[in-house]
Amino acid sequence: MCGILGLLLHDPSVDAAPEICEGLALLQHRGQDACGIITCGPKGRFFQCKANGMVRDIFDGASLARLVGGMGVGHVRYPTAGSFNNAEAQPFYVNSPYGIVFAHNGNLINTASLLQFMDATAHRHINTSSDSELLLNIFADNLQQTGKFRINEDDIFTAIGGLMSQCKGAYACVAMLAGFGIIAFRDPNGIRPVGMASRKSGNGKDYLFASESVVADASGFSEWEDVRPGEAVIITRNNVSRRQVALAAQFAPDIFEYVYFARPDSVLDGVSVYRSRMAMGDALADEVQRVLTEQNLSVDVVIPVPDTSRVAALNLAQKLKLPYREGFIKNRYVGRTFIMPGQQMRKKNVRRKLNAMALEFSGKNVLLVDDSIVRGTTSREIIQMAKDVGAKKVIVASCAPPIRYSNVYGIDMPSRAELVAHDRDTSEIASAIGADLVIFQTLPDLISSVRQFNPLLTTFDCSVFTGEYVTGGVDEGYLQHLESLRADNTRGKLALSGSGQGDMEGQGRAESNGNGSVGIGNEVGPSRKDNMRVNGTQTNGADDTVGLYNTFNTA
Ligand SMILES: O=P(O)(O)OC[C@H]1O[C@H](OP(=O)(O)OP(=O)(O)O)[C@H](O)[C@@H]1O
Ligand SMILES: NC(=O)CC[C@H](N)C(=O)O
Ligand SMILES: [Mg+2]
Repeated sequence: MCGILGLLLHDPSVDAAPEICEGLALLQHRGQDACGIITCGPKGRFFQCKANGMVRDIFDGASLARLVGGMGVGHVRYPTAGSFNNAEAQPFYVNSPYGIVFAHNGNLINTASLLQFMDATAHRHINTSSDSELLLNIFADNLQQTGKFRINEDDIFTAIGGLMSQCKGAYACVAMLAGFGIIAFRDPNGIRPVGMASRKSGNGKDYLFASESVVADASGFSEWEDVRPGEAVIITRNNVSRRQVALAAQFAPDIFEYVYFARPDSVLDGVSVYRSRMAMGDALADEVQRVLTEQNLSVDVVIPVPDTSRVAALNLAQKLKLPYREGFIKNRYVGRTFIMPGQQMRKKNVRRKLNAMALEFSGKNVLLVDDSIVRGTTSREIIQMAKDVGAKKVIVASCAPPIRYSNVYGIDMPSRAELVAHDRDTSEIASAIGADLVIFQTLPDLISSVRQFNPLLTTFDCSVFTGEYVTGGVDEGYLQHLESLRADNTRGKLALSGSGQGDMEGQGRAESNGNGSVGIGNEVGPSRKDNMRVNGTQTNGADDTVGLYNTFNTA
């Protein structure tokens, strides 16, 4: 679940990078592994800074000062394809045609056939295991098909329409064409979010694309509007054009954005995330009441699992007229644990992040409220912590139903075996996490918690709860293949440096031979390397595609 951002300033002499950096910091909750910015300056030159790390680690005054130009694209990454290799940090760049920069949130599900197409038909070299680099090249290939020296908006819409008919899966994207403008588009099912906003500037306007509206609020942009499913928006210094470029499909935004991913102060597809979480708490209260009565149990106190569940837990406590206590204190310097790579790291960080106050637990029947129970990493640890400080009974309530199926659209839950609810009923889940009782929200209640704020949203992607995939094309064979590639202990997923082997779809491409010759399987093709002037921090050989401060000469 990455964060994407595009900014075009009316005054091209003002640099966009500092504001893009501020915006990326506001999207940090969507990806903590890597981040990057590419700007476009005079003569259509691109300037880039990207690497593994959080926004605050990668950008400072000096690095931002090198990012020249009044428009740019930014990205925060949470890997869901390929590896954690530096070389897969985004945005991506490709020089032909026209010079394109690209940032993607989501996941493609037909990468195997797209790679085949790249090799056999388009003759384009994909240098990493990232599906986003592949998507960029599909875009580039479609632009190439225009065969034009200079393109216009019509050509770009046609190219994105072509991409949408070729690519399956989830993709919200922001792109930039050298010296031309910024572009956003969203897959035909609108699974991942992206919206746009504007701000008056001199005698014109500045324009923003972002994954979430919180970026617009914080930067003084207004008139937030979601990019519609299957729509593309092109913004140049003179014009804003929007067009539906895909055939109509079922609009199905991912409901997990409301449960966990998005910031509560964002509004996605017309629904306040905050209000939807309040409604989740209200609905869950009824279910909790029902189960407690059925089991003849009582609760002394409601305790949220910081951070995300707080909003829902407070509503639940109010509705049940129970005391609400912040029994777990969160270390503000530890990030989100669910989106950290690797089970060991996640587990260690739950303990680092949360501390139980004996005062609030000792001798009580506590109801812990979390937004979701996925691998059960958080629940296992905090239940133990609650018991260690003297809780009598620990009951856990989850705002989301049991998560039993893989996510294939940009959340890193590819392996069913890692999910604590997979193949377990509610009482088995309770014993797996050490709880006295677990209570789940029902799916209809979750859906109505979101939908009541925008009845036009008739469907959501609920595949992690139901195993039904709105794009089609996800069968048992595909899921098993994905599991073999991306389970927690696989080679590709764990590659932290080096060549980023561990193919995206395990076929269609040779591994890196490291000899620097042109052709299949090179980590850095000479053409790309020759076009790059590296100013500042140099990277090692394997990661040459991602120097911290690279300047691409496109003129
Ligand atoms: O069952 P699990 O695999 O542990 O995943 C679910 C937990 O992870 C998330 O918290 P996280 O710490 O990532 O973020 P938060 O601080 O926003 O709640 C989520 O809010 C749950 O607490
Ligand atoms: N979470 C995401 O949106 C990830 C985007 C892309 N699939 C990657 O792994 O980089
Ligand atoms: Mg949490």
